[in-house]
Amino acid sequence: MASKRATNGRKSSPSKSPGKNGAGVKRKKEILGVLMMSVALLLGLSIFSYNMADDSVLQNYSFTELLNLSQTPATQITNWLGPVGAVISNFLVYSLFGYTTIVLPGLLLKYGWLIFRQQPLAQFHKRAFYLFLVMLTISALFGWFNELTGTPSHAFAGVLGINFSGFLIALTANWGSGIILFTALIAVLLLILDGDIQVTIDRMRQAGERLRHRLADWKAARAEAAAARKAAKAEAEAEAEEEYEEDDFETEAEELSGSPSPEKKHGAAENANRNNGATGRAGSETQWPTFKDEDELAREGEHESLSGEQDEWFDSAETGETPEQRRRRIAEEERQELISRPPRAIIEKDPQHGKEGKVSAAGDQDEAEFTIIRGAEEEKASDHELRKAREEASRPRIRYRYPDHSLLDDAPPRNMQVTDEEVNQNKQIITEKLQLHGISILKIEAIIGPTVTLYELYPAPDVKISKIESYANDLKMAMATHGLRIIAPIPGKSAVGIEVPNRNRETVHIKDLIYTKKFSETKMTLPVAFGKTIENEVFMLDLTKLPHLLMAGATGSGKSVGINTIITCLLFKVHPENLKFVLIDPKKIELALYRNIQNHYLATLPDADEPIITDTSQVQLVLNSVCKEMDERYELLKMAIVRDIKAYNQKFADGALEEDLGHRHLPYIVVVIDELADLMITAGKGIEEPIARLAQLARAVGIHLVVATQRPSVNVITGTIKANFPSRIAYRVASKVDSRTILDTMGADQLVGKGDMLYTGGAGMVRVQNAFVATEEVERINAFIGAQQGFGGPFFLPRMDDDEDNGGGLPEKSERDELFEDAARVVVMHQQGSVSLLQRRLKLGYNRAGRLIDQLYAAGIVGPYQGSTARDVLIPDEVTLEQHLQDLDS
Ligand SMILES: Nc1ncnc2c1ncn2[C@@H]1O[C@H](COP(=O)(O)OP(=O)(O)OP(=O)(O)O)[C@@H](O)[C@H]1O
Repeated sequence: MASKRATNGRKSSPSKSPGKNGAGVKRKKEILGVLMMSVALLLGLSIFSYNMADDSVLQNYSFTELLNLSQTPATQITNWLGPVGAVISNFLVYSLFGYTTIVLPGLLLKYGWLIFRQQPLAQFHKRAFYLFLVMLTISALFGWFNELTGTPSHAFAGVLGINFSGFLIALTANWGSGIILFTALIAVLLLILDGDIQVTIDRMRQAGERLRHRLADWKAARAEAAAARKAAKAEAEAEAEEEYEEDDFETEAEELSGSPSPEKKHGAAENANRNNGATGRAGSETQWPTFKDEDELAREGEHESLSGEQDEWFDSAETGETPEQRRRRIAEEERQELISRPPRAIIEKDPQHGKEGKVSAAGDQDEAEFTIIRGAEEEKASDHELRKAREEASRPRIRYRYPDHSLLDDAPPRNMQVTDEEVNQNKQIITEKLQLHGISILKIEAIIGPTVTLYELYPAPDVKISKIESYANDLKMAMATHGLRIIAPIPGKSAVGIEVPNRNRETVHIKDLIYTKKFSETKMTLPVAFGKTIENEVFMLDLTKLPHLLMAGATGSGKSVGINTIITCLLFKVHPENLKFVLIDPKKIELALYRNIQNHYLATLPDADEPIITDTSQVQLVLNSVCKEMDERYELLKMAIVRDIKAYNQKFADGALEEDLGHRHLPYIVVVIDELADLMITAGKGIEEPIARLAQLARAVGIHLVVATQRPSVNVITGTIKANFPSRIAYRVASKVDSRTILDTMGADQLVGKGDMLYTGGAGMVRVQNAFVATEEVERINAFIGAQQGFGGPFFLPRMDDDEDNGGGLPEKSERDELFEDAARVVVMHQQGSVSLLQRRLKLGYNRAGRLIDQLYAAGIVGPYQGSTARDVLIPDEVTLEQHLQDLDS
């Protein structure tokens, strides 16, 4: 049987590099790397210890003389590397660019390191070039200074630096050349910092912004502290004044009543006590009596009323009005305030201050307390922040630029789509209807989302929630709107939720999700920002955690846009080295746009005509091939003794796994099926089985499924499929039955379409407005990626041999692998039909061992494929095997 396994697209495939040869090249590279680093170190040392005095010694003596010269101070070479070092540094420092020539050994060191670590060199070329320019401009600047001051110093500028600056000065005079050199230096340094001058400008702007904010914060804090000090001082003064006034008033009151105030009397008594000394008893006789007679009480009343008027009198003295006038003025002000206050104070949530920005306004005494909540906008992020948080490929084989914000359309400014009037009206209808049935509601909270507004009703303690639910239809009629959904009770709350579609819906644009801090800073492996929740929060999930997704919705409900949202999010966040899509599109047009990125992100069968699978007859083959990829990955994980793809890739990146044994970097694979119904009808079990197998097992090896259908009926979403897809999205469906098929409950039939969706991850449900990504945006992103270098072809899934499906025959003896019989003996001896066993025992690569197992299967020596467990061995012992092999040949 000829080799049919695919190797294209898997650059690390071992089949092309027989063990020793591969190891030889690797060793040679390591030796070359070490050599380069040592030379760099020597050059660096000679430059570092360069001494101009050595130059004159070199000029006076020939090199052989130097070696035999007696070492007097006048003839002594001070370079750390002796005469050789002096000659080298004389050339590098004096004749070239002065001390800045140190850049050259630096570059040599870096290249040596890259070669030693077997990493691609191309990535470093640009930076090396910039560093070279830095060296040139700095040495020319030294030359320029030297020319200006007339004291040439070759140690700093070198002959070339001085000549270059001299040439520039001759062309543009002193100032012109100075400006040119300084500008060139700044530009090159900026380029080195970020490799992209725009990024540097962004970064500087952000730094400026941060500085400005800090300054403003500091100023505000200072002003606040000053105000607090002032207020404290004013308070202290006011207190002192009050005490003084009280004293004055008490004197006045005393004069009026003809007797001292209690405190004064008490003070007097104390004084008397102190004065009387030992004659305490006499003192005690003068103490204030405990009980007061009626006259005294009357006088105290007078005192209080005087004291109340006293404040007014002081205020009125300031404003120049009588106490009566002042009282009237205050009453009028309060009345005006009441009249002009809006019935419901509504403030939009302030993004600076957390998620809850609600303001409640109390209604009339007998009305329920009413609060309107508008979700705050998520904090925005820039391209730069998105770039910073991306996990780059550990050993990228291609140069790649991620798509940026210019490829996405700006969302129009967010104006208030839902007015307070609309919310108040709806609330009025709901409360009136419930009041008619004698249901009293204590509190209502209206949370305004992009598509619907959720009214959370908190009924009085004696009202049963089921009672409200029973009036659901009444409410629907009263609201006269389609898409009203009642949640009774809201999980975790003693409230009933009523979702009412907004008159004007808000489109959630994908740019508003991707360029948020939440998305850009996420540490999720395959993050997907689906859309926004009712609270205006970005609804984001990690595809690796789902781990597979089932999407259903009637035609036109937004499934294809939903799939584009998923793919777009991943394209903005994950490097093509780490992610591949298998796109299955029986509708033939929905996913065609992604053809452009086939060399970057698509995975397909090696001999497929099209990178996107549209032919239903091919789908089964592709899914089986993905299953085979899954099994191969399990073998690799087993060999590497790791549990999941993340640990495996890490181990591979650390160089702990031999490529010669078939180990390779494993990208995540996302299989997208846009329309399952057609496939299930044409292929039934043939499709259901691989889907179910992948859904059950593929998570750990980084394969995830996204399956969509517009026909959520039980013969499409079968029990087997449903059981293996706990994460499901329902867009608007035609009937309650369809809703139950996808969500196990009603609700999806009440959605309003155009991306309005319900997500369930097994427990609970979230209503989300799916983000909108226009076809033009998808086109732009694909064109941008497609124009880049790429991998030279799609990632190839393992080829499915025809005979693998139909149990085809064993190739002729001459066509069999020469190790066929050895392999047979190994598996029979160990009674274990596994690829990794052959790899270990026969020192083979993965592909060859895999082919051998296929041939052993065709020869009836091992049993069929059993997923992650080894194949059964059908021959019990070696004697029987020898007989079997003879029979095969005859
Ligand atoms: N998230 C969304 N925001 C705004 N409009 C949307 C959204 N999703 C879909 N739409 C609108 O609905 C239309 C139909 O969407 P889409 O093509 O995704 O539906 P579908 O469910 O894939 O339909 P079909 O199954 O027939 O292909 C889109 O052209 C768009 O105008």
